[in-house]
Amino acid sequence: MKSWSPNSWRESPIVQQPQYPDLAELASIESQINSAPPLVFAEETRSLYKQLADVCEGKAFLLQGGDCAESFSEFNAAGIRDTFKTLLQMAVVLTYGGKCPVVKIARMAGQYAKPRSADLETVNGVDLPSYRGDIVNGIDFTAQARIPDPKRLLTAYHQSAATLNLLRAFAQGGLADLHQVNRWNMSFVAANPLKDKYQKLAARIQDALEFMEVCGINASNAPSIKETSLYTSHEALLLGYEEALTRRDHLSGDWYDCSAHFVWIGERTRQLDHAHIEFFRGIKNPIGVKVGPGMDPDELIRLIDAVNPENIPGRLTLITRMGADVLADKLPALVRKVEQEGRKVVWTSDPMHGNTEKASNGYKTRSFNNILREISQFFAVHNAEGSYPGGIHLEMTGQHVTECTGGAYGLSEHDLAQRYKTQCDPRLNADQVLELGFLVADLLKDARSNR
Ligand SMILES: O=C[C@H](O)[C@H](O)COP(=O)(O)O
Ligand SMILES: C=C(OP(=O)(O)O)C(=O)O
Repeated sequence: MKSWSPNSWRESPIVQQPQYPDLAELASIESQINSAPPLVFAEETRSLYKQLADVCEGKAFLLQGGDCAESFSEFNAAGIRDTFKTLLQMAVVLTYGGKCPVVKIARMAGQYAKPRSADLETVNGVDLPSYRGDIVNGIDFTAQARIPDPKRLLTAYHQSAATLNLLRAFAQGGLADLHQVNRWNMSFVAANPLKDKYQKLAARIQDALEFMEVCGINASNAPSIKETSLYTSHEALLLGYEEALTRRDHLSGDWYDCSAHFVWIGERTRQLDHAHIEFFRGIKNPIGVKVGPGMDPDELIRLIDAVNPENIPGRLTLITRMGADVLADKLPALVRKVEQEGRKVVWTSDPMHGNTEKASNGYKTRSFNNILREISQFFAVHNAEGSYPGGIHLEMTGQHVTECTGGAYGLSEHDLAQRYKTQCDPRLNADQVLELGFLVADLLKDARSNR
């Protein structure tokens, strides 16, 4: 096996990278980021590793969610807070309903780079390079905006640092206190058809807390009552940026990609002989790989062995994104092979990326029904194969956007224009997330009792 270093990926083929016009400027900015402080510490990452090992063993459930792509213009405290609260709210519903600890990973504080299906975007007969996320180029449809600009790497780094700072404050500073459950997103819940169900759950949690208090269990001897751990993640697409934030941990001597606690390889960049696999094999973070319907069982084993040769539980999360119509056909063979070969992985479902469609009025959308169908089938396949459906991975926001159709409000294609704000792909809104939370909690409870 050839030796690894943070820049050994540079010798392998790579796809989905921006074509920067000024490579000297790119190198200078990568070197500035390399001298800047890391965004996360290795020790935090190790603690996530242990929690994912619990998921791998069926003792916990993983909830990963957040923006399709964070943006520079929509960067504000309210947006971060609302997505944080929406994630937390879903986590509480899953914990209570599914009777299972929930590990929370946000697609935040670094989720800026987007792989694209096509290099060019055509509008009214004009072709321009595709938008690839704010870390690369601008979303405006002008030739100037679409030129990749390395200065955007610095903006993304600073914005990730500020986002992470606020998330840590929210997680540890009182906002995550379980006594506040009935106040999280109350303005959203007030008009939600599931309001009564949520309020009943909040009242039951309140009762449980009061009972525990009487028994002498409170926030001072059980800190998880008033604070939580929320980890960050993104698709590590721009390897120059990831390399710049990859640091050797003084305690263990290991290399960690300190741009986030958890990083994943996208469906379009997971080729075995390519740069992303090479980079990921050397970092010690817990990592994910997207697995679409084109994956072959033998190829999957080779991929697992490339990035987790020691078969350590918690190291590798396979994020399946098949599409509601094909999952039942494609997933069983993959699960069976991995189980037969004894590979330790966390299986999660991304029910978003295989279910993107174009509405008749041109909007890119996803239907709540298809999202739910893919998750239900994901649980059914794992129940049938005797493996553990370990989590879900969502594109979602705490805002009242209208990007995915369906859900309790019955959003139709015609409603999409009202508040369609995503930078790239359609996200579930806060109401749809809460609704999905209750439905997945039931699936999780059944899956756990079957085991
Ligand atoms: O979020 C994932 C991808 O970047 C996205 O689905 C690609 O979208 P496209 O097919 O419009 O390029
Ligand atoms: C690009 C993404 O997904 P995929 O690689 O599965 O298409 C994503 O999750 O943002």
